[in-house]
Amino acid sequence: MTATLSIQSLGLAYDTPTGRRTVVDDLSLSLGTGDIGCLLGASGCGKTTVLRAIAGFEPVRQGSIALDDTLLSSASEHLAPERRRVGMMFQDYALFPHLTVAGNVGFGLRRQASGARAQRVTEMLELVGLAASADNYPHELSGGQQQRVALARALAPAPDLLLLDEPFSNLDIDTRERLAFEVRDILKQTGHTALLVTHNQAEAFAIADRIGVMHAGRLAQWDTPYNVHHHPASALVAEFIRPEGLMEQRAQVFQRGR
Ligand SMILES: Nc1ncnc2c1ncn2[C@@H]1O[C@H](COP(=O)(O)OP(=O)(O)OP(=O)(O)O)[C@@H](O)[C@H]1O
Repeated sequence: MTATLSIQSLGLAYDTPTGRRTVVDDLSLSLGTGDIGCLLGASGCGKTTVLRAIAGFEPVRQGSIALDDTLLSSASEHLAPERRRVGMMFQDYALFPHLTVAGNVGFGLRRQASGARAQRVTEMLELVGLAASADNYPHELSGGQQQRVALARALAPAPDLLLLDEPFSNLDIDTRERLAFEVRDILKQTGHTALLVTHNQAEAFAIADRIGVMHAGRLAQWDTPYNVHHHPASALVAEFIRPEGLMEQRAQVFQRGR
């Protein structure tokens, strides 16, 4: 149902016309069962590439990725994406416009008997507070509601790990902060292990049990939000987690109520 993620000395690279380009180097982290981790870093530092490798869409050049005792990827092994029990949620919702909300949530459950599927869809829509919108189409919902449908869809097959790539970045500032807290509550309720990618510090601190600060393909620190904030591992992390910027963002978040 949910698992521990272990990444050891991960190396990822793209083959380009001018040769192989390493974009993630010697990255190690462990995320406990039911914990929410967040990779934070500037654009281009390799966050999305890490998520894609965990999902099985990028080959691993060095090191390994495992969920509990199951090896997902290494330089010599590659479990097919559909066999990984990893759910994904992206910034652009990616809902099917021609399917109702219920149809979207049930999409990944097509192999289940219709009764069980309908029950799971109802459960998931209740979880995200959208039971009343089951028969609506995506375009009839707000951006925040659409993202909650996307979350329900990602959680419906009960993945061992949920990956979220900038899930709030298309939303206005009020909605994104509220939704960050809501998503945290939902994930804590279901006990899912989740890894989120963002470049927004307030979001990272609102949602995560563990924060990883990435810089140029490397993990500069992987620690609790408290330690990243109070005990940055290097000048680079301290500079990135600027207290003024962060406090300002957090003040806004807390004003809106946690
Ligand atoms: N298919 C690709 N081929 C070659 N290089 C790529 C490819 N995809 C990404 N890159 C490069 O790899 C590096 C890491 O990209 P990645 O998308 O992982 O960064 P990111 O931290 O998620 O950035 P952003 O926050 O902008 O999404 C970037 O320099 C990017 O240009």
